[in-house]
Amino acid sequence: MADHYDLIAIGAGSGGLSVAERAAAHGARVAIVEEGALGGTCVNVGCVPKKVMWYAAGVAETLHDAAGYGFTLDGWRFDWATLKAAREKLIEGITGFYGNWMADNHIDHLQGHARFVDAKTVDVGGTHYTADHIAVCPGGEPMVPDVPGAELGITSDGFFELESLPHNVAVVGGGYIGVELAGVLNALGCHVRLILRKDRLLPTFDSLIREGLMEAMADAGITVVPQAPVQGLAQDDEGRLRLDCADGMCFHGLDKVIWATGRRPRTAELEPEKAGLKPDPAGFLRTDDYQETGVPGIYAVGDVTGRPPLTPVAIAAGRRLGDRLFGNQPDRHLDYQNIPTVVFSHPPAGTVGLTEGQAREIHGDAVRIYQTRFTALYHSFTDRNEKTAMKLVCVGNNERIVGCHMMGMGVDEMLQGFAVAIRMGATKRDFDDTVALHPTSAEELVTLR
Ligand SMILES: Cc1cc2nc3c(=O)[nH]c(=O)nc-3n(C[C@H](O)[C@H](O)[C@H](O)COP(=O)(O)OP(=O)(O)OC[C@H]3O[C@@H](n4cnc5c(N)ncnc54)[C@H](O)[C@@H]3O)c2cc1C
Ligand SMILES: NC(=O)c1ccc[n+]([C@@H]2O[C@H](COP(=O)([O-])OP(=O)(O)OC[C@H]3O[C@@H](n4cnc5c(N)ncnc54)[C@H](O)[C@@H]3O)[C@@H](O)[C@H]2O)c1
Repeated sequence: MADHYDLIAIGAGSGGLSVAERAAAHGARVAIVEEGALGGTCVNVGCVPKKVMWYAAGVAETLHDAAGYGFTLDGWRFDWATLKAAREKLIEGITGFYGNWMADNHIDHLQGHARFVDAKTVDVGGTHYTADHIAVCPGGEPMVPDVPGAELGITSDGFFELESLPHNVAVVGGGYIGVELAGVLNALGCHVRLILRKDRLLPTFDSLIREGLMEAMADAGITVVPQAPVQGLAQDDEGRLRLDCADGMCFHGLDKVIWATGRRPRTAELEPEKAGLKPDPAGFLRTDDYQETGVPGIYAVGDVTGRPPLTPVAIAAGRRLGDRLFGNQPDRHLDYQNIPTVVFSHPPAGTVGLTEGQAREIHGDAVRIYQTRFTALYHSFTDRNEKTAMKLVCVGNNERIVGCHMMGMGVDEMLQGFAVAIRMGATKRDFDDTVALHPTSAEELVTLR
């Protein structure tokens, strides 16, 4: 006789925990299957440890800048192992919290790997569990290029396992992870090459961020290598790596090569076909606006859906699904428009809404752009030539703001409030009518001419 639940969530990451939390709060009998650590990617090998490393890199930058503000430092040393231990303790605390929280909320933790038996039954380590509703939230895993020697490199998972700061690194891939890890390593004192397959990083972002960050990274000392498709990786007798790229380009003497070449959904080992699920060719479980997979009673949430792979997206979709299924809110679902996102680069970059290019494709000549580029006051006394840049993409006679893109110190914390305004339909006039905060960088957004 199988144990029966109202809801089984597969995966205790951002999506699975969120749908389970809401379902349990509405009184449902809930279990979560997790084969790894509670918290999933974000807590264990994603946002949380990455942000800790980003803060560490920021401390290094501040120490570097201190002289401009009149400080004389008697030299400083950075101990990677000390930070790693503190970071792991923080993560242990979070996963421990989740364990207690699940117990307190009567959510069963089924430890092990989930496989579908049929559309209502999941096998975990040989035991079968049934549920009226199954939320599939298995997230994703790093992909490495199919080139000889690829196994000699590491991924972001391996980055978090490093026992010491490497000296000479090639980061392959100019997406979020490549840009973020390259920035962290560079600020902490490592020599970094960022290897791009094509000519630009963050290809889906507005040109203000793409071009501005490329310049900022080069100014900060990162060697950005465009048009360098990777062909192979080899190791010499001393353990040093050689990365071969097209046209005979090659990089010797590397301690580490980090593959930051994208992630793939973890659907194959779920045996989805046994439940009648049909992942797309890339393995994603596509859903409708209500997270429905097309198989009655089976939903997909988070990175597995192919929607923006961001923690708050998985959380928001999971919570709304829990409310819809068990909270008597039949139309509750996530609106995937205007999702703000920040790249924790150096400096950070933030974006919400349409890029200028997307807006021009949709709205043609009705698009009006306001932008600025300046040196933040803070950098008047540093030797880092770091610029702040901001762009508003407006549409129509009333200049409704449909996109906001910025790069520079503090934009990571600045974007959230502007995202609320843009979601509410703010116009350029609303921004202009808002009294500025002075002296800040944010005030530039309400004083753009
Ligand atoms: C290096 C890095 C940095 C990131 N930084 C940010 C950031 O700053 N901001 C942001 O918003 N997003 C960030 N992300 C993305 C964010 O981590 C993901 O979007 C988010 O974790 C997705 O949540 P999820 O629930 O879909 O999947 P996950 O968090 O990946 O959780 C899925 C869980 O399912 C488990 N699982 C999978 N298959 C099975 C199975 N068959 N049986 C049992 N358990 C299974 C896995 O072990 C995992 O714990 C980052 C990602 C990475 C890799
Ligand atoms: N700050 C954040 O919110 C944050 C941080 C990290 C990750 N994430 C999420 O995780 C997702 C995955 O991040 P990611 O950086 O792995 O993926 P990504 O899709 O952002 O970037 C992968 C990059 O690798 C490039 N690439 C692919 N194959 C390559 C090859 N063989 N050689 C060279 N380049 C190659 C792609 O062109 C792409 O630019 C992101 O899309 C993002 O949503 C978010």
